[in-house]
Amino acid sequence: MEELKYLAGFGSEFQSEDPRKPGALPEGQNNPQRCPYGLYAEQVSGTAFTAPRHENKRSWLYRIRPSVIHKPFQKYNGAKYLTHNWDEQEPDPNQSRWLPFDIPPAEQSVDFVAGLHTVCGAGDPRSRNGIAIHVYLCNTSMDKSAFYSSDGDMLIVPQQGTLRITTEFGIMTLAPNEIAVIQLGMRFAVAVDGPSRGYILEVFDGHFKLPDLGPIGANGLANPRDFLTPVAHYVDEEIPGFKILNKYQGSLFVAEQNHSPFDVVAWHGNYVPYKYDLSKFMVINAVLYDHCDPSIFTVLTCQSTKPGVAIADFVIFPPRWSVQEHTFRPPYYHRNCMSEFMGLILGSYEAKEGGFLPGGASLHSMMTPHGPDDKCFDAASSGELVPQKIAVNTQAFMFESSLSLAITKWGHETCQKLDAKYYECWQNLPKLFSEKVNV
Ligand SMILES: O=C(O)Cc1cc(O)ccc1O
Ligand SMILES: [Fe+2]
Repeated sequence: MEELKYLAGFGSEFQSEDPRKPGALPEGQNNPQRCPYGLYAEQVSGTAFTAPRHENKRSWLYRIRPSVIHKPFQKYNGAKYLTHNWDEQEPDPNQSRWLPFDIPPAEQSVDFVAGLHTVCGAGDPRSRNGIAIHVYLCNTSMDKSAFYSSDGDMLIVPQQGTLRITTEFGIMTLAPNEIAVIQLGMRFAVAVDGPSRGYILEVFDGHFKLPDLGPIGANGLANPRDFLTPVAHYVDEEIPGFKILNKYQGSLFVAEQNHSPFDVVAWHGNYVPYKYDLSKFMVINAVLYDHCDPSIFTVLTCQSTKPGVAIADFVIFPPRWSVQEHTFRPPYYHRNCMSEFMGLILGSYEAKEGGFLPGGASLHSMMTPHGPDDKCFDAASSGELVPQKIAVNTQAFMFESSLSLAITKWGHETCQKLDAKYYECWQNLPKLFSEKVNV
């Protein structure tokens, strides 16, 4: 596979020309009467035209045909388990844990879009407030089709299989332990290298940002220069029956056209797809005592209009040193006014060494109690507190949302992965109340 090039930076103003067509970007203006090479100019707006300058996002694409050349959209039934119907099931406040979701067997070809399964969510893209959490389970590359969401930005977390994502802005590869964000409206097609599984957080409200760093200072957590955006790469092909698949208000639609939508020769702007390698995260943590809240591990956040409250945060639990003295080091027992959906990319998670497996998931809903299982509690309450590297090869993550999430019928029943015995991992925690103050 060829070495792909990327532009580095988060939220930057970029410009990119396919090297086969030097001079394709107009100079000094966005829409000349005739663009270089006679191309069409097309703007993609990611914020209201009038959004404040520091939030304003848009890109200009210089392309062989404008996107509007397509037949009418029609309903498409190609992704049976993609839904925004949060009323399929009775609400369920229980701690939920899923065993690894099954990837379809080789005899059954399933591509990225057909393999989208919604696990849980809340809200409605019509009022631009909410999230949907999907998993993708597929084994076949998309062929003569491209997908885009009119509902939200998609943060893609591969767990198995490397994806090659062709976008209007160029091509990027995405391996497990990397994440990508494809924002509202951006068209993309996914090729796979074998059985593939991963998680998707779709946010309806707005875009992801890097969290503020406060007293941490100007550097740390995910550093802006480690975010990578693809470079312009055009395909000039007539492709009869090419399908544009659109997720719109929770339903899928298809429109046919007779050419590749990846015909952008040059582009500029700050509304772009990007990827990030989670191993680059600069971990900040307590170095003397106590367990910090997991917000210290926030990679990206999609903020609500309430100060400091996220529609959804993307948080990771990366390999790191644990050094705190006289401290119960694993996560504390807690109840949270947020919903915590967790997945595991590789290795194991410190609070639950067993049962929570790569490719599986858990959901601890609004105010539902949770915390370390009995084995973890036992070991961490008595172990010697020497500096300890928390698993070299591990990566758990959390989608933490201020919304109260509903599980879909697929998540509850159809997937058959819900672990009915999950609650048992806390049942053997003993009563603790000693006669002595100092135990
Ligand atoms: O529940 C979890 O495992 C996630 C989590 C981790 C942590 O270190 C502190 C709080 C929290 O919710
Ligand atoms: Fe938690």
